[in-house]
Order: sequence, then C-alpha cells, then structure tokens
Amino acid sequence: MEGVDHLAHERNRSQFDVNDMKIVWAGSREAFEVSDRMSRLVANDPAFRKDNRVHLTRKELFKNTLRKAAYAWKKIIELKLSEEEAGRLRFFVDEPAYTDLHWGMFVPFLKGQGTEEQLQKWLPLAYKMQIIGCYAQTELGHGSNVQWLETTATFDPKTDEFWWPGGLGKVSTHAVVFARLITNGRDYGVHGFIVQIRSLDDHSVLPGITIGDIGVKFGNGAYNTMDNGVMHFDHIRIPRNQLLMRFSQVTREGKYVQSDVPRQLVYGTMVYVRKTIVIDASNALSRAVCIATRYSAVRRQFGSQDGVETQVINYKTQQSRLFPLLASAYAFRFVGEWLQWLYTDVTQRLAANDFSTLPEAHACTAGLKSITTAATADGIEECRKLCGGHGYLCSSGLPELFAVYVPACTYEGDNVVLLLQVARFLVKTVSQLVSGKKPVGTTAYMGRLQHLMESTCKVQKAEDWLNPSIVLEAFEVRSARMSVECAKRLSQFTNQEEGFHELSPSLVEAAVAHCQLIIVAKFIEKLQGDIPGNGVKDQLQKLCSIYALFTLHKHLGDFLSTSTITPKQASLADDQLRSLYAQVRPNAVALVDAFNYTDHYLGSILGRYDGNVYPNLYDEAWKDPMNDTAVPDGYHEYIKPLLKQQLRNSRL
Ligand SMILES: CCCCCCC/C=C/C(=O)SCCNC(=O)CCNC(=O)[C@H](O)C(C)(C)COP(=O)(O)OP(=O)(O)OC[C@H]1O[C@@H](n2cnc3c(N)ncnc32)[C@H](O)[C@@H]1OP(=O)(O)O
Ligand SMILES: Cc1cc2nc3c(=O)[nH]c(=O)nc-3n(C[C@H](O)[C@H](O)[C@H](O)COP(=O)(O)OP(=O)(O)OC[C@H]3O[C@@H](n4cnc5c(N)ncnc54)[C@H](O)[C@@H]3O)c2cc1C
Repeated sequence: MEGVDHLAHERNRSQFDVNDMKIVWAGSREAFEVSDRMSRLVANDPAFRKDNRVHLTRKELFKNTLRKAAYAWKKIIELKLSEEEAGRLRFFVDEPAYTDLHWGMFVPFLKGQGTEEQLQKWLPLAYKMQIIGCYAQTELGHGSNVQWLETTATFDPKTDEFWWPGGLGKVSTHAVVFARLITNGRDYGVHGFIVQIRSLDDHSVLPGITIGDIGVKFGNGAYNTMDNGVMHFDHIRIPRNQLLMRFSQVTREGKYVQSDVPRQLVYGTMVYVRKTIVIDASNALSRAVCIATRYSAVRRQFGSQDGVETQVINYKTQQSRLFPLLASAYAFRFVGEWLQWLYTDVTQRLAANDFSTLPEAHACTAGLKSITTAATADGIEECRKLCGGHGYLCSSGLPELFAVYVPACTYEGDNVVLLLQVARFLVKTVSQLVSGKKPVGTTAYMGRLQHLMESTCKVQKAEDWLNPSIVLEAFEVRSARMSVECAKRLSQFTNQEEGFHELSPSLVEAAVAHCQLIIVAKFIEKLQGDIPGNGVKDQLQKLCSIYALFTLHKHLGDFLSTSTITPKQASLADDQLRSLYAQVRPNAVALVDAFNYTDHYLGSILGRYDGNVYPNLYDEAWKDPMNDTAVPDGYHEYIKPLLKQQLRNSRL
C-alpha cells in the first residue's frame, strides 16, 4: 500500500537518534543541510529522471547526459549555487559525465601546475565553462607506467595516441596532455600541457588532431554516459606557454629550467583524485548497503513461526555478509575525512616548499584508494547477491551501480600497481629504521618495532576484543611483522629490484595490512573525539569493532602466521563478532537511513524508503518496452512457422 511505511517496525526499534547520525555521516550540520537540499532538488525535478537509462541506445544515453549536464549547469547559474552546492548537485544527478573530468581533473591540474599568468588566462574560461577540459595521460600502450609515455612535445613538435580520457571523445574543447618534453635534443620526461583540441566556434576537431569515442563499455547505461575518447596528434603545434610551467619552464631560447621541487609534483592531480575516490567508495558502498539492508528487512523466506516467514535479515549468514559492509561504509567515510585533512595539510606544506610529507600523502592516497575501491566493488556485488533474484533486476539499482563503480579499481591507478607503491614506501621505512630515521605519520608505529616484534596479544575473553587498544596493537603487530619479514627476505637478494619483483605478491599483502591498520586507527581516532547525538557513539563503536574483527577474520592467515594472535583468540574474535551482529540488528535500518539517500538517488525498488517493494517491483516490470505488446516482435517470423511445422510433423 502506497503511503504506508513497511519498515516502521524496524525504525521504531533503533537505539539512537538517526537525525544525529545523519549529521555525523555528512560531516557537519552545514554539510548535511547542503546535501539534503541538493538531493531533494534533484529528486523533485523530472529533468533528472534516470530510471529509463537502461532502455536507451548509447547515442540516446549520451545525448541525454549532455542534456542533463547542461540543465544542471543552468540550474547552478540560475540558483547561484556555491561550489559546494554545485558539487553536491552533480553528485546527486548520479551520471558519469564530461563535467566530472572538467571539474574533477582538468581544473585541479591547472590550479596545481599553472603559473599565476597561466591561471589568470585559463581558469576564468574553465570556471565559466567557456572551455571544457579533459585529462589525457593514458595512451593506448601506457596507463600505469606514466614515465614511459611516448607522446613527445618537442620544442619543434612530433606525434603519438591517447586512449581513455573521459570527456575527450565528443565534448572537450581542451585537454591537459601529458607528453615527454624534448628541447635542445634532450628528453626531460613527462610534463603537462594544455592543448586546444576542438574549435570554440563549431566544435570541429582542430587540424592535425583525430578524436573519437573508444566505444561501448561494461554494462547497460553505467559508464556509457561518459565519452571516453581516443586522440591522435600528428605534428600539431602549441605555443610554448601552454607547457604548464609552475614547477619547470622552457625559456624563449628553448632552455629547460627545473625549479628545485620533486618531479613527482606533476603527479599532484592524481593524489587529489585518489583522495576523492576514497570518499566516493563510502558513497557507493553505503548506497548498495542501504538497498540490501532495507530489502533484507522486507524479504521473508522459510523459518515460519505462527504462519509468518522469517525476515532474511535475521539469518546469521545474512548478517555476517551484510553488517561488515555496513561497518565498512562508515569506516571508509571516516578514513576519507582524515585523508581530506592529510591532503589539505600536504598542500599547505607544498605551498611553503615543505615536501616532507609528500611520500606519506602519496602512499596513503594510493593505498587507501586501492583497498577501499576493491572492497567497495566486491561489496556492491555481495549486496546484489544478498538480494537474491531481485538483486539481478536493473530496477534493484545494483547491477548499474556495480557496472559504473568497478572501473574505480583501475582508473586513477591500477590497484595492484598502487599497492606496490605502498610496499616500496614500507620497505624504505623499515630500511631507514636501521639508520635511526624516526618514522612519522601513519608509519609511526614502526618506531616501536622492538615492542611490536615481542608483543603478545592480551585477549583472554571475547569482550577483550572490544578494547580499542588491544585491537589497534593487533593490527600494528600484524602489519609491522609482515613488513619486517618482507624486508628481511628482500635483503637476501643481491639485486633489490629483482627481489622486489620476486616478492611482490607478499609485498602487496604487507601493503594491504598497513592500509587496513590506517582505516582501523582512524575509526578509533574518530571515536576518541567528540561524537554528538543520542546513542550515536555507541553505534559507531559497534561498527568500528565489526570492521576491525571482520577484517581480522578475513585475513586470519596473516594474524596467525605472524603469531600476532592465537587460534583461541581468533575464536574469541568470532564469538565477539556474532554478539556485535546481534547488537547491530535492531539498528540496521536506522543506520542506513542515516545516509539520507532519496529514493531517486538510490534508484532502487528494493531500497525504497517505505519498503513497499512487491507492488512496485510488479508495476516496474510492466513499464518495460518488452511489454508494450502481448505478442512479441518476431513471433510471426520465427515462432509461428516453427509451431506450425512442429504441428505438421506431429500429424505425420
Ligand atoms: C570520484 C572521482 C571520479 C574520478 C574519475 C577518474 C577518471 C579517471 C582518470 C584517470 O585514470 S587519469 C590517469 C590516472 N593514471 C594513473 O594513476 C597512473 C598510475 N601510475 C602512476 O601514478 C606512476 O606511474 C607510478 C605507478 C606511481 C610510478 O611512478 P614513476 O614511474 O615515477 O616511478 P617510481 O619510481 O615508482 O616513483 C618515483 C618516485 O616518485 C614517487 N611518486 C610516485 N607517484 C607519486 C605521486 N603521485 N605523488 C608523490 N610521489 C610520487 C614514488 O614514491 C617514488 O619516490 P621515491 O621512492 O623515489 O622516494
Ligand atoms: C572508466 C575509465 C576511465 C578512465 N579515464 C581516464 C582519464 O580520464 N584520463 C586518463 O588519462 N586515463 C583514464 N583512464 C585510464 C586509466 O587511468 C588506466 O587504465 C589505469 O591507469 C591503468 O593503467 P593500464 O590501463 O595501463 O593498466 P596496466 O598497467 O596495463 O594493467 C594491466 C595489468 O598489469 C598489471 N601491472 C601493470 N604494471 C605492473 C607492475 N609494475 N607490477 C605488477 N603488475 C603490473 C596490473 O596490475 C594489471 O593487472 C580510465 C580508465 C577507465 C577504465
């Protein structure tokens, strides 16, 4: 029945104030207010309808995305929205589009790499969208290995091909292009250039440049709203001052001048985007968990008592699969908040030519991007399975969410390649201990190595696993012992690079251990701070314990093989997990209500706020164009003759 809250009984059981939790999830009352207002603005405007996406052809889909992006831009101007409000509005439009790359990469790269003079020229054009930019760093032959890009920008230019850049295929008028800078016959490595690629008069592609879309990508709808493109340069010329020259210059005479800064600053935009991707992981995972939790509370199957079947959310297996994902969504939210602080801090330090925390910022953004996207991609798929058959329907919202999300494991750095960066950072940290260099930041725990190598876990009963100090030390011991073991095995190789490649699978596991420690540590730190709201902190403490103990359970091999814990202590951790699931159970629906997602944003019949699933699932089916006629296209050509033939055969 419409208008009835079929989940009211679940909401009445919660033991905390969901409105207070909404503020904690949003980050602040102001952030909540902006988010809430923008989500409702989008949800209540039919121009942002998205339930028809899967039925559109690729060209219809793309044109519809252009329409929405233009309409959103008009709204932003008309309503005089702030940068924050505009960003939230685009988020709730919920459709990958060229604007993601314009605002998410092209503008940040200009801001990070341009001189004051270059910013004065290009930023006003970009802010007013008088030019539309993309970020062209990946070639057909090289994406991960940036230093081996083949496009050259010679002081008298030469050629090569770009592949993947979002927004490039059909929309962008300009591109940030990564190319090897060659001047006076010497190759100075990869630098960033701004290149106009289309006419601002008629959008035609400029001479010497070939541009196209790279074709249909994974899944219906999904990332196909984005015109990922291919671009070929053939002897084009750009003005010298379109080399972005904040950190290195080429003089009028062709002389290369490098400021006294690390060359990796050219990678700064990737650090920025990876930081953003971690928060986005909590957005995507929380969306899937919201759908799966509400549906698990609605769905009843087997186990009838008094003629009423059991809610599937009451099955222990359902809880053991769903509640760790709920906890992970909150964990990724808070580590993302901390990463935003780290990024702001490193940016302020760079402005003062303090590069001391650049390695830490790179390692943290690379590693956390890798493990949060991997867990989120797997988590969305798990949420689909948690919804049974209906989870496979596009009307559940889960297939498209999965298809649009999974490239996050690849873009902005392949997850394994990024974990190897973290591994390099850890091996270097351990090797520097010998020389007396004190580790700081997220590796500060390595400074207590002697203690961590000798420490024994203090758990004697299940409740001991609720002690944050015990949990934190267990994760520190596991990580430290894995890093030290890798460093020890590496030292046995005469050729360190060869050793690193030989041991890379174990090094990746050590990198995962370190990054999971960061997530646990930042969740604990969050809870040591002021958490306002009735019952809110208690719920978050449960979720923090669930994230930590589920992660311990999932990586039990590490904890046992490093003798961090004993099998008995592992069993006590399992006992505590089960108890925590039972404690979270009455609060599950309220914990996902706290994400404050509109039904429009969720785009899911299964995840409706009112839980009125079956009538709406049924109605949605009839909307499918397949049901426009009872007799399907093709009946007369292919079915009727077949039936007639079979009938004739049966009479012979
Ligand atoms: C919600 C958001 C939506 C987002 C939509 C996104 C759409 C997608 C866009 C894209 O995909 S854009 C293209 C992204 N491409 C990549 O991420 C490429 C990944 N590859 C790299 O980052 C690098 O090639 C590498 C893997 C880090 C290797 O770097 P390099 O070739 O320079 O060699 P190394 O020897 O490993 O590094 C040298 C030195 O530099 C340090 N370093 C590397 N990267 C950074 C960095 N980003 N910041 C700071 N420092 C960095 C590295 O640690 C080494 O330091 P030392 O060990 O020498 O101290
Ligand atoms: C949806 C989407 C949008 C994108 N948007 C953009 C964009 O806007 N702009 C842009 O420039 N690019 C973009 N990209 C490209 C993206 O950045 C690259 O695909 C990504 O960096 C991975 O690089 P690659 O494709 O070369 O993978 P590869 O590095 O070729 O990876 C292939 C396999 O090799 C493994 N591998 C590679 N190197 C190593 C190593 N050293 N050790 C161990 N294993 C290794 C990887 O782990 C992986 O399993 C996009 C990609 C996608 C999917």
